Amino acid sequence: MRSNEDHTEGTIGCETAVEAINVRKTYGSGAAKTAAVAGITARFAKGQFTAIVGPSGSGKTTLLHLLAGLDTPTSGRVIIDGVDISTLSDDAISDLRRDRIGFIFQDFNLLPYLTAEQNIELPFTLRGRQPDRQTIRGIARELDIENRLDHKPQEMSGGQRQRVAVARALAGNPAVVFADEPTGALDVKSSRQLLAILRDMASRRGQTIVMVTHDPNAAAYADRALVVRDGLIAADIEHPTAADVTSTLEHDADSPLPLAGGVAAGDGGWSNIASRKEGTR
Ligand SMILES: Nc1ncnc2c1ncn2[C@@H]1O[C@H](COP(=O)(O)OP(=O)(O)OP(=O)(O)O)[C@@H](O)[C@H]1O
Repeated sequence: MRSNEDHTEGTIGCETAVEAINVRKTYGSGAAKTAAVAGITARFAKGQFTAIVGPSGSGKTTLLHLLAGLDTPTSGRVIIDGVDISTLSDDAISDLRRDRIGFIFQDFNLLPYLTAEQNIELPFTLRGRQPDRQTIRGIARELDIENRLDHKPQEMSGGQRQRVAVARALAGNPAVVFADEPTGALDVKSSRQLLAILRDMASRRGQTIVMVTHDPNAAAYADRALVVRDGLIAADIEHPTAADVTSTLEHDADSPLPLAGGVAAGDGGWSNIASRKEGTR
């Protein structure tokens, strides 16, 4: 295992979309101090679909927010698309988020007074740019919402709304899409459809995706599952199956989990991922 510094120098500008280097986020002080993220080092390769899984309160959402520049770490560094965001002003981070990152949230976050098409165009509108209508129509066709583009969100099903949110996230050609429990408000069929779309976006378009989920079945659509426990990466599973993730989550919380590549949990979590096993999704 290389040092954090070596590792960082070796990956900036290469095939890394996002990187966290010994990132911590603590809340409160004294006895009430909580390390929501307790020192995580992880690299997210371009084109890879990663699921961040873990029990409630393990730090998944905090980690996602740190990786996406939505929150500032107490210490450590986050590098997005080659840019160390700790060196940026708040305005510059906002610009980076707007220009290089797509977001998908559990509750869709669509603007109710805009049509689906206007919602999808937002990344362009916010940049003061003309929307690329051809690209947007193409994405809408791929996501099977082309005939809903004139509809307002309340005139659409949950699954359709989330696909509009996916189209919006993709429209600006982001370096990375962050999804926070994107299937949380969907029924089983719509969830599967959405996850298959995300899978396809990574496989066919090379879209980097980082998704938080509590659901092992959802994690099985990803190329890699990072299992988070007590603010640390407890396991790093390549080609996860739902059974892999379930058994890892059910592992006695007091026992140290073996990390792929022989890296001990809690040492910063950088892992040379050794494939545990290829499995069914
Ligand atoms: N703003 C905050 N102030 C204080 N503590 C916080 C704050 N945000 C998160 N925490 C704490 O940090 C820890 C991690 O929270 P986080 O929301 O990241 O977990 P999670 O794994 O996403 O949980 P869930 O699956 O329930 O959403 C929890 O103990 C939580 O109570």
